Amino acid sequence: MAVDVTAEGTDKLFTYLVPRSLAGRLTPGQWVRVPFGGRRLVGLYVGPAERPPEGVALKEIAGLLPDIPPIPAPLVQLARWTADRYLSTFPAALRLLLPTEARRQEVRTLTITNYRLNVDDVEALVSELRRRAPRQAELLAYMARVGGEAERAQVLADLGESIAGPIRVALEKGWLTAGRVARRRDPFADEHVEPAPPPVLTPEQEQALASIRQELIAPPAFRQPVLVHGVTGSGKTELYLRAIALVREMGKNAICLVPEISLTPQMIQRFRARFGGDVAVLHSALSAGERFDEWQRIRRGEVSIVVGARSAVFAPFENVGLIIIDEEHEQSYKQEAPPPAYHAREVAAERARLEGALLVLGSATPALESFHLAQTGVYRLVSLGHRIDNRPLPPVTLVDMREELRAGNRSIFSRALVEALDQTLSAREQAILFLNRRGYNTFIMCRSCGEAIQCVHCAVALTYHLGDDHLACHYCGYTAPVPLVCPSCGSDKIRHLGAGTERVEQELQRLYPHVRVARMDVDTTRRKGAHAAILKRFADHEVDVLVGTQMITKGLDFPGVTLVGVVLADTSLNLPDFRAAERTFQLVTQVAGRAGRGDRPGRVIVQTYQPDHAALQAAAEHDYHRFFAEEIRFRQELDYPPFAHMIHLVISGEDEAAVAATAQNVHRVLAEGGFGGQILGPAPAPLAKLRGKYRYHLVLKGPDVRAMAAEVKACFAAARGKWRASRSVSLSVDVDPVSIL
Ligand SMILES: Nc1ncnc2c1ncn2[C@@H]1O[C@H](COP(=O)(O)OP(=O)(O)OP(=O)(O)O)[C@@H](O)[C@H]1O
Ligand SMILES: [Zn+2]
Ligand SMILES: [Zn+2]
Repeated sequence: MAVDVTAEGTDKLFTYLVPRSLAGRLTPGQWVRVPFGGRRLVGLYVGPAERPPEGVALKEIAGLLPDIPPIPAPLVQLARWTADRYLSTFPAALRLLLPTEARRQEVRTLTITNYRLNVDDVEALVSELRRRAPRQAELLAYMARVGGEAERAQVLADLGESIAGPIRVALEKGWLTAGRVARRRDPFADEHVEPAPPPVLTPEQEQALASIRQELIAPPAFRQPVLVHGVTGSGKTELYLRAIALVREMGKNAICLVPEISLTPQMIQRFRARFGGDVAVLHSALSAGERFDEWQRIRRGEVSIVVGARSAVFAPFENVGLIIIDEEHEQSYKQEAPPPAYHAREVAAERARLEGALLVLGSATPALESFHLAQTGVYRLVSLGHRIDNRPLPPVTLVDMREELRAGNRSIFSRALVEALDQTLSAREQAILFLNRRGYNTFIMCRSCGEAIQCVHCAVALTYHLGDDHLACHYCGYTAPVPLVCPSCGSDKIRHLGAGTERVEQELQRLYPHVRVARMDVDTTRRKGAHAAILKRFADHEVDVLVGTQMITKGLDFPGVTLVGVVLADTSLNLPDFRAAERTFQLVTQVAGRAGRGDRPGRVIVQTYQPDHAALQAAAEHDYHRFFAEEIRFRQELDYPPFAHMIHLVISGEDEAAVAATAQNVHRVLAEGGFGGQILGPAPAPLAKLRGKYRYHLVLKGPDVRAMAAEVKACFAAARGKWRASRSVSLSVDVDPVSIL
């Protein structure tokens, strides 16, 4: 059975006969050439067919592609598991094994095409072409700008796929020449990293490492995954580096997953300083070509360590000995789209099982699911209870913003926070201000009718952005000018309410005109490299206060920071989602952990309208155990994860009646089809309209997720597509969702 993974549209596997010449020579993961509709295509052999199709004349596999190294067979198995577990098709899961670039380059052309500019006077030619052939002019100007040489993939990525035509013309005219790339694109080419000798471990780190070593050398059947619960600044990263050194000595490879956003130059440098060129890095800020090269280095065995974001769990290693997941509680380990909507933690556990590797999870605020597994003896729990050098965790003050209002303070900063800022700034120390909302105002409301101004495509309030003076939807990107009168009732009594990071930055600058403020959120980091540049300025103390969204909460290790302020902790607390308390606890604990990591002690001020909330109180005490004890009771009472698994079904479409009818049909398909778990809904989803589409949802609950997934699949297969009230309605399936909005 073979599949052409280049065809994005096909979600089918195709069956071929194995010719006698190949009998016994095919292993899953091998590349083959197959006849397909009069053409020859490259396909991936995934294994023998379960049921050969009947009544079709099968064609034979034409041959092997011995020059392309195969995909390791366990990864093909992992893809199959992922498809079953997350209710996607097998081909969709197979695509996770190959970076886009590999599919394009390797499968179609097997080479990397490179273009070189071959024009003496580019400026003259560009201005001559500008009128007549603007895209041609754009292409040549681009080539000149990037230094006369670029890869095809990069040109297409930067100028759009439609530039392929102008490229062809330029090649014909001789303005461009094509060639192959010989050297690898090294994302670190202009960075020199000094090798750094490892520090002497603290006794706690020693003990933790000893536990990891025990598990590494245990026979696979007795090997227990390790959960490292280490407070912020306790040296978890150092522990990972040591564990990686151990597996390397054993001659095996290691994968270390970190959240995309904490894959900072600072983090990468720590790995490079320890392991030099033996590290490959996979993350989305790399160009397509760079990512392809890193992927190739991994597959050819030129490195033994990969540091990467979520998708690096599918890194094409053979012989994996260790998979580490840093900040394992992070939501970004869950893929949202396209399907399969997998969770890297679960996939890593399965990969570790398949390959006999050790799984190590680390966090200061473990996911409830993970800590529960440690408590029930599935995971081995390792604790780092102290910061390096016994630095104290910063004291946290909860400030009641209702009191501030009563005392006549209408500012977004409490008196306590202003006082702390005064002290920090006059001592020339640094501060971080966190608010999980970007923009200037979070919504605009009419005082006459009470309506908030909403996006025309989504059931979501629009946010005011001062920078470009407009309203924006944070879900679909719709923008609109600020209306002078209420669109509902025509009143001109329009009020701006709620603060976002832009407003925090402005108020801060008004209060302290000479203080250097930088803001880090989606709006200021769109440009490649912007994120790293802001962090560098902060590290070099060219910035006194860093204002930001959750981008600034994790992994940052800046010894100069002595004050952390949470401008409003309530934003995540009020979401209609059962994980709201957990998320708030994690955010506040993590951001608080950025204070006092150097010689000088830190402190944290958390502003809130709900100072009595249990999650905030536990965060203020840095007390994970207290938070866990309370939250796990709530989860058990309501039968939420980790006591049950969920499958979230969202039905969406532009015609609300069709959406509602389909949701009813889906309910019937499951109820009458013998689905064994609980079925909640259908009901309009909390985000009832998104990008012009109405959304209804159902939540399925049950103890055994594999059984639930199999039942759902069987129910839908039996219904043969008859549940859809209209072809324009679509269904998305999310197994073990991280959010049910
Ligand atoms: N044994 C050690 N001796 C001296 N310094 C150490 C040691 N271990 C780690 N450090 C340093 O202590 C600081 C904090 O360590 P690290 O960043 O690994 O902590 P962490 O637990 O990963 O933190 P967080 O979860 O808050 O990101 C770093 O600057 C690191 O270089
Ligand atoms: Zn109104
Ligand atoms: Zn919108």
